[in-house]
Amino acid sequence: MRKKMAAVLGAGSWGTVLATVLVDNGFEVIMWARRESTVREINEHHRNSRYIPDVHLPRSIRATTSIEEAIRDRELVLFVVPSQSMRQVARAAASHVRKDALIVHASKGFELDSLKRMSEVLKEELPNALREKIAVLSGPSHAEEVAKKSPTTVVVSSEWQQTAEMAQSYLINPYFRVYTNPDMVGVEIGGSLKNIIALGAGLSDGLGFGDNAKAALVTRGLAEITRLGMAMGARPITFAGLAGVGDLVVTCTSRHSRNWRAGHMLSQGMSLDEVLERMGMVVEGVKTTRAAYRLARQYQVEMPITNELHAVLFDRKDPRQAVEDLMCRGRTNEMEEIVQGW
Ligand SMILES: NC(=O)C1=CN([C@@H]2O[C@H](COP(=O)(O)OP(=O)(O)OC[C@H]3O[C@@H](n4cnc5c(N)ncnc54)[C@H](O)[C@@H]3O)[C@@H](O)[C@H]2O)C=CC1
Ligand SMILES: O=C(CO)COP(=O)(O)O
Repeated sequence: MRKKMAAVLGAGSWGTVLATVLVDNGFEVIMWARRESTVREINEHHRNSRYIPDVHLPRSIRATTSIEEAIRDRELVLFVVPSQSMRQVARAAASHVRKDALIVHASKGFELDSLKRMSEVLKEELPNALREKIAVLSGPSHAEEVAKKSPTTVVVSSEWQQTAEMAQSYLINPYFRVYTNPDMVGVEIGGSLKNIIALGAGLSDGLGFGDNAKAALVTRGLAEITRLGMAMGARPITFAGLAGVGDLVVTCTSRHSRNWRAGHMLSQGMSLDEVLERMGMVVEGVKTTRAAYRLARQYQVEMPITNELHAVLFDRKDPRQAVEDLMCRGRTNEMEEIVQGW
């Protein structure tokens, strides 16, 4: 029987590890990478040492710099590029993609110029015939742990239940448990906004604040994520799930999180440019902080943690002052604040 064929666009840590999941699930996988050196390393040495150093890739994974070669005739196409590159990559893919392909993106962020979610960007750029075939994959899933086949749970969502179920059936396996959720807006928003809070958690840990502070950030972060999410049309219950609290917990506590690590470096006095240079990988929370700051104004929603982090990142506000300002906000009622507009 012919193997199912998948393309993974984006050869960073997440795209590379998702390619290994698909191989485990019986797919023939081809990856698309921008850099010739990455393609060569994957094809000749079965490694992607810059992004996921300790992982040996299955020999069957091939890579190419030609997007056309990568996606031609593929029944599944995964988009796993940084959010700010999604439109450019989708545009390049549009004329080559099979008209009945299943499209899954696994990126966590908004397009900064338009403030659009990734599925909205894909819908605009890909052929109309694919509108019902777009899904998002999100949830608590650091590439490094999935690569070791550590038990991981994630969520797929689409406006079309059949599409979500098809994505679930392609991706699920005994170490990668995939749930569906019909709330695509909530799943995309939860996965994106948690990165802001993770930056804050890294800062908080780096400043020597303790577990109480982190619990506060996670819980009150969830409150403001829920507020903005609801204003944008998400269902609040989604934020109690994998794409909400699940991803917040993992990103705010894991040493694998680039967002947490970036926040931690900032707390040591490095400038934002230095931090990003040192990371050498995408830190989505930085642009997402800008996007959420604008969205909060557009939807007239209060987001105190996002506001303070915005000031720390872009106006060089002293993080200790930011924490003091958060702690000394006007008195309020926890539940009333969360359910504002519920
Ligand atoms: N790494 C992880 O554990 C997880 C990452 N994600 C999300 O997946 C997305 C990708 O992240 P990672 O793979 O971790 O990033 P990464 O920083 O490891 O790699 C990014 C990849 O995108 C490529 N790239 C950058 N600009 C590009 C462009 N204009 N066109 C084409 N390719 C471009 C880079 O060359 C690199 O191969 C992000 O939105 C991230 O939030 C989601 C869940 C887990
Ligand atoms: O989204 C992630 C885990 O679910 C990855 O988070 P970082 O980008 O902070 O590493």
